[in-house]
Amino acid sequence: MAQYTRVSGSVGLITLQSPPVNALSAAVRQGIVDLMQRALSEPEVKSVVICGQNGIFCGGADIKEFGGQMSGPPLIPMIHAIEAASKPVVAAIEGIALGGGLELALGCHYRIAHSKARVGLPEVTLGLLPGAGGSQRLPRLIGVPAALDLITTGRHVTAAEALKFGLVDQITDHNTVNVAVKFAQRVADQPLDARRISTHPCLCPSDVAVLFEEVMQRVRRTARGAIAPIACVQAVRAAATLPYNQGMERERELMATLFTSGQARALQYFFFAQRAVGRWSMPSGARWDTSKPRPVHKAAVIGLGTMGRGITVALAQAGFSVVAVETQEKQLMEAKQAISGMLERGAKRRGVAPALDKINYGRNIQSVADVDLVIEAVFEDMALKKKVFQQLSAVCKPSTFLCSNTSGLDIDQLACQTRNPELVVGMHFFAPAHVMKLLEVVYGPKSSPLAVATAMQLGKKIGKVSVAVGNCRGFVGNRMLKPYLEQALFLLEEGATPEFVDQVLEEFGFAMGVFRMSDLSGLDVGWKVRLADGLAMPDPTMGQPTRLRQGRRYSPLGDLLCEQGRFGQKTGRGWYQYDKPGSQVAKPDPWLHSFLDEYRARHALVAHRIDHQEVLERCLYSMINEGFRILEDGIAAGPEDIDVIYVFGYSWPRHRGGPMFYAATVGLNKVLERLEHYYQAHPDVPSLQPCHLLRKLVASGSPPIQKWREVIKKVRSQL
Ligand SMILES: CC/C=C\CC(=O)SCCNC(=O)CCNC(=O)[C@H](O)C(C)(C)COP(=O)(O)OP(=O)(O)OC[C@H]1O[C@@H](n2cnc3c(N)ncnc32)[C@H](O)[C@@H]1OP(=O)(O)O
Repeated sequence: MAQYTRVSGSVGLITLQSPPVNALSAAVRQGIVDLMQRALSEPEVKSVVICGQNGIFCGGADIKEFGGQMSGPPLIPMIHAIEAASKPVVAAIEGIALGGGLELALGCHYRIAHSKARVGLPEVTLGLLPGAGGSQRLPRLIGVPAALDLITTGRHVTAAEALKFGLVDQITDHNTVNVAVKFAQRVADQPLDARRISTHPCLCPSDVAVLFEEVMQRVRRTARGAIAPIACVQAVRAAATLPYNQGMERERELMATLFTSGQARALQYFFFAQRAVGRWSMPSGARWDTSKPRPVHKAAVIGLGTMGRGITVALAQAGFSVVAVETQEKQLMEAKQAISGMLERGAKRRGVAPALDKINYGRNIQSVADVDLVIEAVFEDMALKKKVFQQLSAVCKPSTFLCSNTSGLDIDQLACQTRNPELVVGMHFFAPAHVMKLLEVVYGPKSSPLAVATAMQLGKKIGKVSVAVGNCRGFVGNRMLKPYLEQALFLLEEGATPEFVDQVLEEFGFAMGVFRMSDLSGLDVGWKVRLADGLAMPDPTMGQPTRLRQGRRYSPLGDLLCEQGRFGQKTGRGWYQYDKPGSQVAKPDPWLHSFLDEYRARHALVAHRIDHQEVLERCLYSMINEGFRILEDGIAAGPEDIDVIYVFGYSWPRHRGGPMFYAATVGLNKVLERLEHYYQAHPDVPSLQPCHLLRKLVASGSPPIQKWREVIKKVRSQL
């Protein structure tokens, strides 16, 4: 909807009204079309201002409409009509002007923005391009290089930056609508021809062909298979090389391909999934909207290894006072230096002062006595963590929330060490903790909704996407990673190479294949866990076959590499070889190939040709199957939670929506059929056995992912 008022006698004010972000729904578009006609037909009206209600100009096209039949007046002719209007039209931009919202503003003759407003063309993040003339008008207004940057990244820019680009004509700290109305009165009689951006020549640098070549190469390299960024470059190239009308035609063609693509569907699903995880619920019935968080003013981090340092930086950068504790003097000195460096580099990048004074360092756990929340980040060792929790419980105020950054240990066992187990939750950060967006907030059987709500809110305040998950070994992310890693090792035993497995996964869109990723994180990390679990190094006198442990198939390949001191990048050798320890350039290692040959010979394994499809299906479907088990067990509330965890924590390609959305795209019956096939071939691998929920969903006719929760509820109630 849109509202019309006449202000100051001669200005027609059109206010977009569609909460929460004044998206351009069919009703809003109809309103703009009708009200523009009215303003143009009223002789007293000399100029027009377009604004949005509640301090928000416009969040762009209504994304919810994309899935269905589009109705109402289309955007392109609506914006053309504004640009062609005989009276000056001024956009009064408060809050945001994004996507179609900015394209609408680009159709206006003038743009006035509040100093706190942000503008951008984020369509690429939804698998689209600015298809309402944005790809043609923006380069004409701000030049090709800046337009390419904004359109291919989708980044939002501040009003100050927009002014520098020439994207807006004026910024103000005052009431934007009032300023725009006065401005509209001033320009009422000015000629409009030069203000119609579509008539401008495109602003191209002299080496524009080279620029496009370079940008296209960079975009192809970083897109990881996403098609929208490439189409964005093609659309801007059309603006630079074709007359406006032909450029618009090219924009339309490119948009038509993107609009119906699976990638756009995946990215739009993901947009809503990110928002859905904020509406968390627990099996007890506690929910985001009925559980109030308690404010946290002062926090503490215990243990300043890699994770503890990153968490400290994340907290300090967000303005929290932090007590950072490390009991070893040498470690503490190193950590202090590293944290200061991280804060200084971050502050320089963001053009602010480093938050060094937010942190108080200490060696004594007593120094956390008065904090509101503690995040323990000591080694991943249950005995050590239990001790720390006992100490914290004795030292801290009774109301202090005690959180663990464990990546998979039992939160309940930690809670049991404390006086107030209801205040204990997991806060599982991902390395590097000050950069990675994901936070798993883990509730145990005793965790209170208050503790979950507080941890979720803290996560949001430090810029994380927080997902509430239940307590089980590995929680959601690492639990699903286990079968994925396991399949990758089995594929090596059966004849594949690390290079081939990684190539297939990287072609799928992962930033790194499983073996390159293991080399980066360090093979010793998982080895230590397997040793603690009694999986690595079986006692040969027990007569346990090497490739069978605890009743199931086991590959000791990773353990054997660790026994040789091959821990990955840090030792210069792992699944690949590196020029020197710490180097990041992975090269195939002939030693490893011979090692695999010898290993196969020792275990009488005959290498067979493994194709692309088998690698992908076994790695991904075993992981997806575990995802269904997690839903069945109630560890994740819905498929969106799993997908958000995988995209933000495990570099799952966003344009594929996440593992559960991918399963829906492939077809659940196909996933089931392939798992059955592989399980038949490998009956000693339980992770390949299709789980009950997957079977149930297929039996229910494979409903769309948005309906899975109904089936999940039934399955859970039957258990
Ligand atoms: C021919 C095609 C022409 C044009 C194409 C387009 O315009 S595509 C759309 C381009 N616009 C965007 O990508 C903006 C998307 N929105 C955002 O980035 C953020 O929502 C925004 C506007 C910065 C606000 O962020 P904030 O953190 O304040 O709120 P939140 O993200 O939780 O959003 C609040 C609710 O608004 C819903 N919403 C936001 N934008 C849209 C939209 N464009 N269409 C429909 N709905 C939108 C969002 O889903 C939230 O609702 P909820 O019920 O909580 O899911």
